[in-house]
Amino acid sequence: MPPIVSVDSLTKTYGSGFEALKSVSLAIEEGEILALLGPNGAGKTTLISTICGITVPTKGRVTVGGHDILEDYRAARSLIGLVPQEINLEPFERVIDTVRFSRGLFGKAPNDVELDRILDKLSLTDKKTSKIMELSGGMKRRVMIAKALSHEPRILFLDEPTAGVDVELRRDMWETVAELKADGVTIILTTHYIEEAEAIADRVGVINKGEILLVESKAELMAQMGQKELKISLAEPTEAIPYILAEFDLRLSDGGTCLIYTYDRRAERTGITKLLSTLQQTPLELDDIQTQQSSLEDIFVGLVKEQQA
Ligand SMILES: Nc1ncnc2c1ncn2[C@@H]1O[C@H](COP(=O)(O)OP(=O)(O)OP(=O)(O)O)[C@@H](O)[C@H]1O
Repeated sequence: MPPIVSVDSLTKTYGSGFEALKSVSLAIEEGEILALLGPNGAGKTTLISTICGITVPTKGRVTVGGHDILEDYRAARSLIGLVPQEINLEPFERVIDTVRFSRGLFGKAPNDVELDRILDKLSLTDKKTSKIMELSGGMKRRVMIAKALSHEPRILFLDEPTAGVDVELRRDMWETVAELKADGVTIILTTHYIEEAEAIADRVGVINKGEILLVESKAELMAQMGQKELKISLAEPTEAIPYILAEFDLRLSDGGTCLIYTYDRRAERTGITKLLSTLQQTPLELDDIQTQQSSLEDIFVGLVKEQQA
């Protein structure tokens, strides 16, 4: 199946001369949840705005459902729901009215049955006729999603859906996103919370300084995270790893004073017991042992650092 969103060599240089996107290419598959992870100013919002046709690219092309976002804007945009970072609701308006209004903007015929379904999905049924000013922050965020879904788009963009939100509301939002995915909606969200990407994404894209550094399935990243290291400090430095230890995945570091053993933490047998008992048969004397785990955070920080170097 062709990707539902295809971004090809997208460059955005703002009027100030600042290059916010540098030849970004990305294919988004129908039905997936893609998290775009990046620090402040990485270009996440610029990327989303360009895909949604709000920001005009300097170079490159975006198609949504096969429609060019510039040449065939209406067809492309009708497939997209966008929840911006800032909540911009009218305090005196009622929930149902603002959602109806959003649907109308897309030229869709009124359909309160569909809107009721959306409100129900977002646990807003009992707030249907409430004024926006009477809602909590979390409810307002859900109204923003209801508005974005009102014209029945196939793709939903969420720009920092949980920025500044407490842990409980964040989990609520994750559940909502999972339910929307189950409904068949393709979801692209931006975040700088690594745990958010870990919790809900099928794929994670890391973006920094206008460049996509990596797009990988979460399972693949988790497999990398599954690697754990055992750091064995030696009392005396050694020049080489004794032959008897050849069967273990070991490397020497810190000028020969440290042996690093890499193993899969999910494996039934990590081999640590055997390694330590084999170690006793060598002249090496053990001083200290530590374990450390590579996390998505390490991978992310490592990538961003590498780019800065
Ligand atoms: N209209 C504009 N004119 C000039 N520069 C801009 C404009 N909009 C954004 N930028 C710059 O482009 C860069 C990327 O901004 P963008 O908002 O896309 O980042 P972001 O990854 O979404 O950041 P955040 O996580 O802080 O929202 C920033 O350096 C920003 O200052």
